[in-house]
Amino acid sequence: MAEVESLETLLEKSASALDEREASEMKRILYGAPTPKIELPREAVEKAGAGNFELAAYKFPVSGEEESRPRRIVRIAVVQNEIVKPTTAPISEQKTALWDRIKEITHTASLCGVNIICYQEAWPQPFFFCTREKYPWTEFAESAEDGPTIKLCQEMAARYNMVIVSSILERDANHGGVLFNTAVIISNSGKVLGKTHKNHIPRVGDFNESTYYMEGNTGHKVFQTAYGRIAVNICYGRHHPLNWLGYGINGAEIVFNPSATVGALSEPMWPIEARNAAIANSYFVACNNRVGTETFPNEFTSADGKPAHKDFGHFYGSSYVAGPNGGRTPGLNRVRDGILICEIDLNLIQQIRDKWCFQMTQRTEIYAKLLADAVKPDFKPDIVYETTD
Ligand SMILES: NC(=O)NCCC(=O)O
Repeated sequence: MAEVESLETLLEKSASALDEREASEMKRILYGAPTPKIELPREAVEKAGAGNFELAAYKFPVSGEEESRPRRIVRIAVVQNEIVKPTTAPISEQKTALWDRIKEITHTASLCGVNIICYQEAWPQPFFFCTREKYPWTEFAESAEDGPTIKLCQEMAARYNMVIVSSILERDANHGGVLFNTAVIISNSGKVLGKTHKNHIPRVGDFNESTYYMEGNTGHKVFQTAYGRIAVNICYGRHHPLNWLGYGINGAEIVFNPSATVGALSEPMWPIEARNAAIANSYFVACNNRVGTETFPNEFTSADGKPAHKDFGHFYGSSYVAGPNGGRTPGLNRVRDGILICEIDLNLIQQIRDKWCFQMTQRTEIYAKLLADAVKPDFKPDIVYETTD
């Protein structure tokens, strides 16, 4: 059965049965304040057409005018893409083909004035974690400081004056060659600003990632860039509200959520979790997911009694941006490569914080006490039972 193009195409279809007001109310209730489309340079649009990838751009409402500080307008972008070569091709060919695709996509983003771009989780590789085979797959791992993928990103970041968030499988040579699922943040100067690990490892369905890499030990780092303070909550971390809170407490203004997830598992959660994090923490979240179906040479099982198979299921793309005001952009499509660009005003964050007061009303001190108690071996849950007398 052919995959559905996108939720938005289904909504457009159903909107044709509504009158104008009903259609606009449906959009308002589902998406929040409108995020109008941005006009993009013709050259970029032509490149997207020739390269067969979607190019979509939206604008969040700007904050109200303030007397004491100028607006802080930033263009962010998230990328979704299929693997280019089959998983049976030599590793170097698979990697080089992905590098070429990302070069093309990043060049197009640069024509659109993008300041910060985030690629999808583990972008220079197929998502082989389902196989649980070590070789040849761990050969994709590389240094987060000076591996070939990072060098490529450094070169692009400097050339395009763009901050790049590049998520890779990291081989940490300083610690016995252990592996981490790592996002490397490359400054617009071309220097590596730092790295942050995936904190939570999925143990669900075919996402058997604990076979490959360790739980992260970098906490909830936030990176001060020329275009705002950013953090990266890698894929499965989006199911953990305290993980999102950690980046908020450290001052993140934009949190990227590079992902790789399949429809049968997580699609109903996808539009909710990152958006909820943006609301609860009053920051922007930009989340992206790979696309396509990846087939591997050997069969593997999902440990659910069902027959062994060679593919992972469909990665459904649908990348989007959510804002502190509760709104979100439409998603990219579910079936092919794309860049989603979003123009945001970082001042909106403080204005929403002043309006909703979540940071003022949250009770971190009582949560801290609860958590400190809950990790003790003699912890007893505080449950009140009805007495029998
Ligand atoms: N890559 C990854 O963490 N996937 C887990 C599945 C999900 O979180 O939707």
